[in-house]
Formats: sequence, structure tokens, C-alpha cells
Amino acid sequence: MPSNNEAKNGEFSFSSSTNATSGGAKVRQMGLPKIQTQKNKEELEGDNNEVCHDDSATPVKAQTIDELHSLQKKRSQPTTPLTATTAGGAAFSSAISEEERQKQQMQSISASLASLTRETGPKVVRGDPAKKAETPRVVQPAVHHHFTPTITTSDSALKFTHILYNLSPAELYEQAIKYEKGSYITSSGALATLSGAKTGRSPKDKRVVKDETTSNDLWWGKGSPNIEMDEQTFLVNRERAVDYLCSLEKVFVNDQFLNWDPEHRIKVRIVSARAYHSLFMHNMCIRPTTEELENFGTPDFTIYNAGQFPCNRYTHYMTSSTSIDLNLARKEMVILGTQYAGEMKKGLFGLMHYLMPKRGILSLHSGCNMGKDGDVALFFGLSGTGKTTLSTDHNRYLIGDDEHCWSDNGVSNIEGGCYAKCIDLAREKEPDIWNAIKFGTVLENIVFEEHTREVDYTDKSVTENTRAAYPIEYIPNAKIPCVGPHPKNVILLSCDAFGVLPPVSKLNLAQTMYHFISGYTAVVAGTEDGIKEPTATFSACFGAAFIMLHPTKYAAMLAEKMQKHGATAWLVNTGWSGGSYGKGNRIKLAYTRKIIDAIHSGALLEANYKKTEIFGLEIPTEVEGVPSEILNPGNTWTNKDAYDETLLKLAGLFKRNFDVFTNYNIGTDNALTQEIVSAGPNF
Ligand SMILES: Nc1ncnc2c1ncn2[C@@H]1O[C@H](COP(=O)(O)OP(=O)(O)O)[C@@H](O)[C@H]1O
Ligand SMILES: C=C(OP(=O)(O)O)C(=O)O
Ligand SMILES: [Ca+2]
Ligand SMILES: [Mn+2]
Repeated sequence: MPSNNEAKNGEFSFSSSTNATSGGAKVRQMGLPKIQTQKNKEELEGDNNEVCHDDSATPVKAQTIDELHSLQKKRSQPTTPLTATTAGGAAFSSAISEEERQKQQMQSISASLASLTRETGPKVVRGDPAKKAETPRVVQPAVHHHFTPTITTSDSALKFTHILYNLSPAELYEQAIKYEKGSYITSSGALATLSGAKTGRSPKDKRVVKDETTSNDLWWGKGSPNIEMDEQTFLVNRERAVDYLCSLEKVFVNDQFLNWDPEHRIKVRIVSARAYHSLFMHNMCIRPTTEELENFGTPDFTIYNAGQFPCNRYTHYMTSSTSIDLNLARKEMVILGTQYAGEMKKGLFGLMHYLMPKRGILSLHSGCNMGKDGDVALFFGLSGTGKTTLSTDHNRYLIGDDEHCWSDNGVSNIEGGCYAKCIDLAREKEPDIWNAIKFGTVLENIVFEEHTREVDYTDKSVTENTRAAYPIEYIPNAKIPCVGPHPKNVILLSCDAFGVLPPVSKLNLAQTMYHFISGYTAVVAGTEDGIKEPTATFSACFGAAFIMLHPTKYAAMLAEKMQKHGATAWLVNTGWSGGSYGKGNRIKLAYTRKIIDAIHSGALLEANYKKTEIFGLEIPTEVEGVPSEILNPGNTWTNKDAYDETLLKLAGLFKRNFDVFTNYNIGTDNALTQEIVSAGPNF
């Protein structure tokens, strides 16, 4: 059907449009229709499908291109009034101007970046150095030492360091894409990044400053994750990191919080060189509101992430070019020689494992969710055992996937985001995680199709440890604020690649402590050819890499809290069934979810139980939605002798591992210690 215009003037013709760039007069000569710039009233009302006009909108309010571009961005407004009528907040006794507040903020950052051997912090200036149009307002560095220098003694003091302070995800995307090789936008909108040579944590490169306080407080020696360094060496590495960061044109600074429990909130500052690191921490820590940021004041703890720069192996205590150094007295952490972002997240977790128990609060390497009726479950487990996957449950509120506190008030998440494994991620199996991988999410070390930017989650070319870091509110049923009442169920996850632990068993308190202290999991080391044998890992408190005190301290607190609040514990094997790795298969995620459902609903408390040999575990005879024959692992092996042999082998590994703990008392009660030791395998 012809348009009204065509019907009315009948002048439309393809052949006459040959000289499209000609002026109006010539066009008219050639018989083209007059361009109508104004429609009459009837046309406006009766007509919805005419040929398009390019001048239907009012013209832009700009005389030049620059002016037009200047209209694009609106300046962010501070939330607190600039005038003297209201106090700015707790940090300041009287009201200050916005300008003064920003100056104080930059001075605080300059002080954070101060060299300890030279007189002052660097000259800092807020904003992107690429934006030359904006005249920088340089903040004079804060003076730390008792003398005021009259001459500049180093070249580094002559240059500016631009501070990119708490940028938004969109700004960080732009920074990453412009300046960081390996940054791409994937088809779902997530930011693909590469973490460099290190694609996982480096626990052997962790160092903790041993001083008068920490030598008594912390767990040192065999089995401990805390490898000592002295104060002087820490300062050497700190200087190396600070000098590296200040040598750059710009650094990213994030001021954020840890712990959703307002009484025990910790203020952290993260100084880093990469937009990737800044966005990762933006997602993983708790994001302050504009008002909270204005009143942030001095951080309780600072991370210096100079991960692109190595440590110096001639430095005392250094055994590689990577060093992750914690100084509890200075409230600082230094990262050299690794860009793996998980190092920052788990470094802060270590800090919380020190600070919280001092306040009588138990820090937990666990996921946590809550049912509609307010029943809370904890999911303990080592990496890859299912904390993130199983705490992300469409029928429950997510409190957090990895790090929590259990205080007298209940549970609280330490973080503001989740860090999910992506290998073999499938939309059907894990829809909530799949959908969280969108704009704002950091996708580490994944592989994507060059043209479509579709991620291939099965591809392990870079690493098997591919990851997504997203803010917790990307999960639709996240519980915000991320706090909940005392846990009803405590689930210990173990991925048993030997295939001999039952899919689920109910634990008494002594068994709970035994398995909590053991912290067993067994996975297959890699995917390289030839590796068929699973290796057992025992990691005290299901997170030995992060604990700061002796494991029995945490275990005693867990026992006390579980008893006081009547929580029930369960051991859930998310690993193999029907044989070890290579022979059997991994237990279907759908079955594990059914088991977890039965724990949450209380149905499993009502089930009939049988006791297993050797480990003495209580296993249910039936779980709704799970084939009964798999509940007793012995049934699933075709070769019974092989099963018995493997079971004994694992029991032996448990026994050997527990030996080091038998000399410690758990709590004040030796009776409990004895009970715990005998709650292990008997053979
Ligand atoms: N039966 C199962 N239970 C839990 N996870 C499973 C199961 N089978 C396979 N998986 C996979 O194992 C991985 C568990 O990883 P994740 O939940 O990130 O562990 P964590 O958070 O404890 O490090 C996920 O990739 C998940 O899809
Ligand atoms: C971030 C980590 O934790 P998890 O694997 O437990 O999610 C890690 O171990 O590097
Ligand atoms: Ca028309
Ligand atoms: Mn996890």
C-alpha cells in the first residue's frame, strides 16, 4: 500500500534520486518532491507512517561540537549540603565545604601512598590524566615527618599521580578497554579480563609479619598458612610497591567496607594499578553509598596491589617473584608479582580471621542462605566443593557465597559480591549464576568467540579456574542487607574424588568438629593426560589458607555456637560415586540439590538412618528425588574389594592428618577433645 505522501503528490521516483548530494535548487529542478519541514495539523493526527524527517526534534543547545560534548555529562552532586548548616557526618566535627572535603580525601590518599623513606606522599590529583581539558587541582602532599623539606629531593616528588577514586563500573570498563590488553566486552555485557601469569592464588608466597604480638597470637609452624617475615622486610616490599604505584601516571583507589554487621564493619582502601582490580573489588567488597563515601575518613586497612611488578628475590624471605605480605600492626597488605584478583579478596578474609575472633565473632569460610521462614544454612567447603553453587538457590535468599561472620547477633556476609567458578557453566543447571554474568561482572580468564564475543565456558585454554565476580544483588533473591539469624543447618561440603564418602550423612557434634578440623576434600589435580589419581587435601576449618589462629580456636567457637543455637550438621559429598575419579561419575548436581532441599525442609531429620563402617557416618535410607541405591556408596561400586580398599586408604589419610591435632585441647574441655578424636574413622 502506498504511503499518504505518495498518494497525495505522486512525485516519488527512484530514478530521480541520482544526485543526492546536490543542493536544493537542483533537486527541485530534477523533479524531486519539495522537502516538507512542517506538517499540518491533520497530517500529524492522521498519519503514522510517513517517510522520515530529520528535523522533527528541536535543535541541540550548542554552538560547537565541544559545547555539544560538554552537555553529555552531568556533574555528580554531593549528597551532603555544602553550606555550614548541617555537619558533614561523624568524621568531621563541623561542616566543611565540598572543596575542603575533597582536599581532605586526596590528602588521605596521598598519605596512603607516602614513601616511608622520603619526606612526603606524592602530589596527587583527582581524575583521569587523559582528560587534559580539565585543569588539575593538585593537592599538596600531607607532611608526615617532623621536618618540612625546602628542596625536592627526588624526581618522583616532582610528578603527579592521578587518582581514579571509586570509579563506577562504566568508567572502569572504559579504562580497562582503553588501557589494559586482554579486556573485552562479552556478548552478555560482562568484562572479559586476563589475570596474567597467575590464574590462581599463591599460598606459598604468603608472608605475615611476626612481631611481639603476632608471635603469640597467630598459628605458626607446621601446617600453618602463616609464613613469617620481619617488619623490615615488609617495609622493603611496601616501598617497592608504593614506588611502583607512584611511578605510574594513575592509580585506582577504592574505599569500601567489609562485613554487613554495622557494629563490626571494617573500612578498607585498595590501591591498585589496574581497572580490572578496581572493578573486581568494587564488586566483591561492600559498596558505600555516596554519603558513606563522603564521610569515609581514614581506612582501617589498606591493600597496595602492585601485582604487575615482581618482588625482589634478593630480598630476605622471598622464594619466588611473588609475595603477598600481611602486616597486622601497620594494618596493611602488599601484593607483588601476581595479578590474580582473588588474592585481594582472600587476603582481606585472612584479616577478618584475625580481627573477628578477637571480638568473640567466628569467621567462616562458608556460603550462606536463608529460607522463606528464616532458616539459615551455612555451606563450608574448600575451593570447588560447591559453596557458591549450592548457596545460590532459586528458592532461598542468598546471604553470601564465601565469607561470613557468626556473632551473637546471627550471621553476616563479609563481602558485597560473589566469585563463581565458570568452568562448564550451563544456563539450565545454574541459571542464577548464568544471568549474573552481565554488564558490570568481571569474567576472568575465559575464552570467547572472536566475532560474536560469546563465551565458551567449556574452554580451559587459559585455565580451568575461570571466574566471574559480580555484585551480590545480581542474584535476584539476594538478601540485602546480607545478614540473617543464627544458622539451623551447618553443611560440610567435600568433593570426594575417591568416591567413598556417602552423598549425605548426619553428624553429631564430635563428628562435626572432627570433620571441620580435618577439612577434607579430594579433587583431581589437573586435566592433563595421565593424571587419574585423586589427591586428598586436608585444610583445617575448610580454609587453612586463610585462618590466622590455631584451628582449634575456630573449632571451639563453632562447637559452642552450634550447641547454643541448636544447629544440626551434615556432611555432603559433592564428588564421586560408583568408583573413584576415572571409574565413577561426579554426583549429579540435581541430586545434591535434592539432598540440600531435604536438609532445609527438615525432612532429612525425620529419615531413617544406618551407620556406615569405618567412618561411622549416619546415612539416610531415603531422600526424596534421589535414587536410594546411591545413598550408600558401597552399593554403587561394581568392584567391592576396590571399594573396601579405597575406603581404608582414605581412612588412613584422615588418621594421619589428624595426628597433629590430638595434642591440642578444643575449648577448655579435655572431654570434648577425646570425643572428637574418637569421632574419626575406626579401623
Ligand atoms: N554435585 C555437585 N554439587 C556441587 N557442585 C557440583 C556438583 N557437580 C558439579 N558441580 C560443579 O562444581 C563446581 C563447584 O564450584 P563452586 O560452587 O564455585 O565451589 P566453591 O564456591 O566451594 O569454590 C561448580 O562448577 C559446579 O557446577
Ligand atoms: C577465591 C577463592 O575461593 P573459592 O574457590 O572458595 O571460591 C580461591 O580459593 O581463590
Ligand atoms: Ca504517510
Ligand atoms: Mn566460591
